[in-house]
Amino acid sequence: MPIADDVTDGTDVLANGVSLKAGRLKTSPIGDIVTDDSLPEAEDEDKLSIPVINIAGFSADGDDTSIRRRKIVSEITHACETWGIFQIINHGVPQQLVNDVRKQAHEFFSLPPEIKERIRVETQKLSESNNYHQQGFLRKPADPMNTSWREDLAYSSSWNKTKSMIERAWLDTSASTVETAHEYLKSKDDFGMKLLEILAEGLGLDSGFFLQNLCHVRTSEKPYYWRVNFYPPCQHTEQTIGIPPHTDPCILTLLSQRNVSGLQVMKGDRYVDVLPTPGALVVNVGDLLEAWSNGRFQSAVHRVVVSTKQERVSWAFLMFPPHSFVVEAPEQLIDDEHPHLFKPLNHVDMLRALYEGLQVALKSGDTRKLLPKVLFYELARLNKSVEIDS
Ligand SMILES: O=C(O)CCC(=O)C(=O)O
Ligand SMILES: [Fe+2]
Repeated sequence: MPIADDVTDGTDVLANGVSLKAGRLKTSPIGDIVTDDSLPEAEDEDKLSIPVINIAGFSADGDDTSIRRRKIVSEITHACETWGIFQIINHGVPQQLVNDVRKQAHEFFSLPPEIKERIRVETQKLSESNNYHQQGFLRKPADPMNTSWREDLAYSSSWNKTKSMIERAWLDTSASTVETAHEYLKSKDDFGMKLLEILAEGLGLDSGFFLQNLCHVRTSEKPYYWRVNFYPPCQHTEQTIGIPPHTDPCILTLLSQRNVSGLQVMKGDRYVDVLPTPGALVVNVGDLLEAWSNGRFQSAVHRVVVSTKQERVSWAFLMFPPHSFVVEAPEQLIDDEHPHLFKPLNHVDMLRALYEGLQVALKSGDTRKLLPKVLFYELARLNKSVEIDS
């Protein structure tokens, strides 16, 4: 279905009860950022800035006692506990690679609609999740979950399967393009591994805790999900949203965004912009890491708003555990004050249950279950009486 201005009737509030006007976009220090003055200003700018953490000089085999290393571990741990989202600079993913992939994404989304339509049909025939989607829809009361103004190119699973999907989807691209995409994925993977080491250390676990548990099977199985999101400008921003509020159902998401804002994270009862910072990667704690850390780290509720003026592109790299791996909080994180919060989770079963739960909620009109985290907590949390913060 083409992206079109096929305005439909609807109210100002999305299916999940969140009004688009609750958030705002503001100017970034790097300029060239979409602004929307009709949205309310934040009350306390200082307190409501997403942490930007510089990890220059962090080395995996560095001296554990170095002040610099401890500072980085403590900043990242604090950000995961309080925000569930933060930006990292000097992460080691080469800027040239980011620029190359950005250029390729732009070229892909600029292809004529009939070519993209062919790619959509071909990739969706091959796979339900590894494909090119178009979700350029304004709100339709009969199908509220379909409110999303976005195209995306998504791949998951093993490197080989991913590679063939990239090749099939990017029919008109050269072999070097595919190589660049792979180098980029590999580079983000390396950074993700480094981050997992920092996170384990921050929780007081052996620094290899997450890596050991993920790596022993990782050589044959790489269950990643890579999504390149494209948000065309939209003249009816009050009637749609780039991505509705959600949490990512993974361990970590590593995201690059161009210098157009739009990503917002929920903090308390309001949304705060994740302003594009030159060279930074955005890191999101996913639901599985929240469960694995026994609730110490919080998965971030986030959404994307669209602009009337500028297109936006982002690249989300979602890290999952191997299919057969069961995520369970380690005993070091459980005591009388911190009781076991989540059931053991196999992420494939969890995703299936979430999806099925969503379908049931949609059919029954139970909109509370469409709120981010509500279904996840219902499925996975042992102590259901805990307040859901979204
Ligand atoms: O476009 C963005 O900044 C965020 C994308 C996102 O939340 C996702 O792909 O899960
Ligand atoms: Fe997300």
